[in-house]
Amino acid sequence: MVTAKVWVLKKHFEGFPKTSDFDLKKIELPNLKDGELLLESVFLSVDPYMRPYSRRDMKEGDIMIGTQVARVVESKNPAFSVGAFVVARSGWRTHFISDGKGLQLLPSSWPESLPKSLALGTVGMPGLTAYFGLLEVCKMKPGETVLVNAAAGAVGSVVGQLAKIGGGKVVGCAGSDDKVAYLKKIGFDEAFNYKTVPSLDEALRKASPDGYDCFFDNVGGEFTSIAITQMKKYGRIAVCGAISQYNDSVPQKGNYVQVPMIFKELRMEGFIVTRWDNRREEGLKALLKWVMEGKVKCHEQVTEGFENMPTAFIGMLKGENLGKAIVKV
Ligand SMILES: NC(=O)C1=CN([C@@H]2O[C@H](COP(=O)(O)OP(=O)(O)OC[C@H]3O[C@@H](n4cnc5c(N)ncnc54)[C@H](OP(=O)(O)O)[C@@H]3O)[C@@H](O)[C@H]2O)C=CC1
Ligand SMILES: CCCCCCCCC/C=C/C=O
Repeated sequence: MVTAKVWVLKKHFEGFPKTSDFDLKKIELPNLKDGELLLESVFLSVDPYMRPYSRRDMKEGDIMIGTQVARVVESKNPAFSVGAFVVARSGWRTHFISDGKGLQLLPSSWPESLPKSLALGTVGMPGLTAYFGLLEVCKMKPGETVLVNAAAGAVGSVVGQLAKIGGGKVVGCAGSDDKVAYLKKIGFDEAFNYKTVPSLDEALRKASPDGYDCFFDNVGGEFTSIAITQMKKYGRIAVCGAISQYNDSVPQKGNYVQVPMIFKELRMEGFIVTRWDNRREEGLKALLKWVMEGKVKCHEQVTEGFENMPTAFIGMLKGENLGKAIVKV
């Protein structure tokens, strides 16, 4: 008999999540039936979407939603052998039983030298978000200037590096000087700390006096209201995330987007990465290749210990992560 530890949403978040909103519980797992397998989580992901999706998809008492890299420890399913690694969407659990549906085996070409946790970051959902957002929503072309915010995070850091591979100029904004130094190290042309610049409007203008062809928006809110005025004619805005708004109890009011959109003839499109699930293999293959060639660099903020899941999640929402926020069990 295996005992799994799980994190439960005790109370729906109000404003910024608190550790007291979560409960750690133990669950006895039954013996395996034919066709089932037992898995243990090795790395778990904490992501911004968990904040808005918890309100939309969960009720109090549910196990927190989320994705992990897990190892098969026992199998009565011929498609999964013991010792294999998969990406699963099984929530915040140390162990779980699956019938195999929805499990994604790590690509067979996954190099031994590459940390498997990258399957939750650069070579996983966040990397795919950057890839399809830039390729299909921004439709970036060589020579264009791309603006990305939350640039030192899981999605943003890949957006900037892919834009460089695609022959663009990249401007990144992030919330600390260390993050800005990292962006310059990984090839961003311009980067600044949006928390310390005297004027965001001026900093954006200085970084690209001619304006921006593409804006990969991870933040929303006031940042967007300011950045939209500096788009070039026919610019494209990929509305990827709105993390500056996820913890608001009262919706923010800001400048309205219609006037700059009309006069600059902009295209602004929201998207969710799962739109391209049918092209997942293509995206992962490209990302894995660029990582192995050293063209895309990865950084992870690893928190040790399953008991620290809520702290890691809250820390990521506060901006404590450089690169992908991961929990190692
Ligand atoms: N549409 C889709 O399919 C997907 C969308 N997303 C979205 O992409 C965005 C980035 O996700 P991800 O890369 O995983 O997360 P990150 O690794 O970038 O972590 C979140 C970062 O957001 C920044 N941040 C937090 N609060 C604020 C704020 N009030 N204003 C500005 N920045 C803030 C912090 O960086 P800093 O120190 O720079 O402030 C923090 O480190 C999120 O909005 C997320 O919801 C992610 C995956 C898929
Ligand atoms: C329970 C795991 C669901 C994983 C779905 C991933 C889609 C993320 C879309 C993100 C949107 C905004 O952050």
